[in-house]
Amino acid sequence: MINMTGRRIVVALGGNAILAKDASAEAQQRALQETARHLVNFVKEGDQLIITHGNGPQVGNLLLQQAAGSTETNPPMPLDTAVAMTQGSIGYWLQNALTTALAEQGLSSDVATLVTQVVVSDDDPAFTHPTKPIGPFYDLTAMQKINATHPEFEFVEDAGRGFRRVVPSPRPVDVKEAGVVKAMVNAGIIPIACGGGGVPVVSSHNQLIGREAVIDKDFASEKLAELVEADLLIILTAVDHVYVDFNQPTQRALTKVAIDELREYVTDGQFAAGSMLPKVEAAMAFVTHRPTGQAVITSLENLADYVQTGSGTVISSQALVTDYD
Ligand SMILES: Nc1ncnc2c1ncn2[C@@H]1O[C@H](COP(=O)(O)OP(=O)(O)O)[C@@H](O)[C@H]1O
Ligand SMILES: NC(=O)OP(=O)(O)O
Repeated sequence: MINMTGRRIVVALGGNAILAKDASAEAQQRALQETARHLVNFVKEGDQLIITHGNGPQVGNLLLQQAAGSTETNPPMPLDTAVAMTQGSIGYWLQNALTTALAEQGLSSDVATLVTQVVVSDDDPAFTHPTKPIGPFYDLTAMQKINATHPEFEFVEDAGRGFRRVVPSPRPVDVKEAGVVKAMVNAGIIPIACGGGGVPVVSSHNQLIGREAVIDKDFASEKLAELVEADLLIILTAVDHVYVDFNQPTQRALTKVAIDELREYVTDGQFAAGSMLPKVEAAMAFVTHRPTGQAVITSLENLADYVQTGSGTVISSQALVTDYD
């Protein structure tokens, strides 16, 4: 059993922790209820939890709903506002789910969702090169039909699963509410923050101005973890480990890995851009800024094993032990 008692942990929830196939509110609430039951184990151990989450499918779906129902007097909301709306909806579900899961274990803690603004730079090249997939997958015909009506939309083919709209995804520079998150944790509250990577804003003349983009939640979570001086950044996704030679006969799981070794795999093109690469980069950035900390990439299903045995991909600033499954 790993002793994690009293550690400050940022847990970033990936897509499958919220939405599998069914995008109804009920199905997402059910998925989050299951997720919350896993997360509560950390509270049981006495750890301080800060939860972040993605919003790619949800914010894309919301934009579609907005477009479908819009009129001259009821215009669609811009993307930054849509991100804030998904922070509210997912935060509401998760906050309730956690409260229930805590009660099931005889625990009680306040849980609160914080609308979080993440500062980005207007000079970020991402604004002219959209890469962040949002919303549903389309086949070629459906994608071409949408593109005929919306020539301004850009699409990419996403890992053999179809086409998805892409939007700019600038790197986080600062988390405006990091101090509030820290104060909440210090007061024993579980904050849900940086939802959907945070609302992208730029700072100008004492004002924060929204930008139409979706920040990668792994990078935003890393920035937050750094700013709140977390001990651990846990990135939950669909796979229990990061793999070298992923999906090939020579595939092997990385268990304990130092950043120098991981950097070589990045150079070698081992991690897919837009899926595993941002997670690996976020993990490397975290342990670079917090050399005494660790980053973990694993699945929700493997979380209990991680707590018991350290199973999962554990990234450290230095080679402690390096081995493969
Ligand atoms: N080298 C790799 N090791 C493990 N998974 C990989 C690798 N390269 C790509 N992947 C894929 O990346 C996915 C995680 O990215 P993604 O689905 O975008 O994350 P999220 O859970 O945040 O929505 C994994 O489920 C896996 O299919
Ligand atoms: N904002 C974000 O990174 O969302 P996903 O993790 O759902 O793609």
